[in-house]
Amino acid sequence: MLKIALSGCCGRMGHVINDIVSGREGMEIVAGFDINTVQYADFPIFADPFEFTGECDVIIDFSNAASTERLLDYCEQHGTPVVICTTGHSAAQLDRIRAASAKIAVFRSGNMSLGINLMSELLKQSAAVLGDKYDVEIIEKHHNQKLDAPSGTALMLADAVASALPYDAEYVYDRHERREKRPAHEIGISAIRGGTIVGEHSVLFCGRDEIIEIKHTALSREVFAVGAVDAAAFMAERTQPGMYDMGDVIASHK
Ligand SMILES: NC(=O)C1=CN([C@@H]2O[C@H](COP(=O)(O)OP(=O)(O)OC[C@H]3O[C@@H](n4cnc5c(N)ncnc54)[C@H](OP(=O)(O)O)[C@@H]3O)[C@@H](O)[C@H]2O)C=CC1
Ligand SMILES: O=C(O)C1=N[C@H](C(=O)O)C[C@H](O)C1
Repeated sequence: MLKIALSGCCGRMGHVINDIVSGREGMEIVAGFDINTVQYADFPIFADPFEFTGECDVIIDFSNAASTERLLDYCEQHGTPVVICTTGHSAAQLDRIRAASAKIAVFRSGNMSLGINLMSELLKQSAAVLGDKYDVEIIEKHHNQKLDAPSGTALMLADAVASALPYDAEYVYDRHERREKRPAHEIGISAIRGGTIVGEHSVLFCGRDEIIEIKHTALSREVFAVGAVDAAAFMAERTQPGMYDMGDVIASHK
C-alpha cells in the first residue's frame, strides 16, 4: 500500500486529491498537513509536518509557497520524496528546493496536466522556428481566489519558449508605465483573474499579418490531481536524490 501525506489537504486541490486517491486501489492518504486543521476525512491533519510521527512513502504538496521550507526540512530529515505542485515561489525558495534535491528526490512542476506538458514541447518546436521573427505573448486566466500571478504554468511555458529562442528573452509582466514600442527580445506575460476559471493558458506567436496561438484549457481540477497522484506513485520509487518533472513521469509510462 502506497502511503501518501498531503500538504494543503484542506484546500481546493487537497480535496480533489483526496477524491482521486480514495478511488484508486493500492494507495491511501495517511496524513494531511494544513494551517486549517479541519478534520474532513479519515486521515489525521497536522498544522506542522513534524507533528506527524507515522510513516509515509511520498508527500504531495498543493499548499502555499510559505510552507515549502518547513516541508523540505521534514522530507530531508525523513528521506521522503516530495511532489511539489505549489506555485508562487520566490527565487530564494526555488534555491531551497534545488538544494533539497541534492539530498532527496524532489519533483516540481507548475502544472500537472498531460496537456500542458505536451504544450511545452510544442512551444519549444514553435519557438525554434518562429522565435526570431515573431513576438511571443502569454495570457493566463484563473479564478479570483488565486494568490500568485503570473501562474506557475505561465512561467513554465515562458521558460519552454525561452529555452528555444536565439536570444536571452526578458519577461515583461506590466507595460502600463512604459511609453515605447515593444522590443523584440521580450516575452509578455499577462494575468487575468475572475470568477471560477480553473486555468487557461494561451501562447501567441504574433508575426506580420499572422498569429499562431497554442492554447490549453483545464476544465476541472481533476487533470492536475490525476497527474499529481501519478507523479507520487513514480516518486515513491525514486531512491536517488535529484530533480524530477512531468517529463520523467511521462517517459516512465512509455
Ligand atoms: N502544479 C499544478 O498543476 C497546480 C498547482 N496549484 C497550486 O497549488 C497551490 C494550492 O492551490 P489550491 O488548492 O487552489 O489553493 P487553496 O488555497 O485552496 O489550498 C491551499 C491550502 O493550504 C493552506 N495553507 C496556506 N498557507 C499554508 C501554510 N503556510 N502551511 C500550510 N498550509 C497552508 C490553505 O489554507 P488557507 O485557505 O487558510 O490559506 C489551504 O487550505 C497553489 O500554489 C496553486 O497555484 C493548483 C492547481 C494545479
Ligand atoms: O492556482 C491554480 O488554480 C492553478 N495553479 C497552477 C499555476 O499557477 O499555474 C496550475 C493551474 O493553472 C491552476
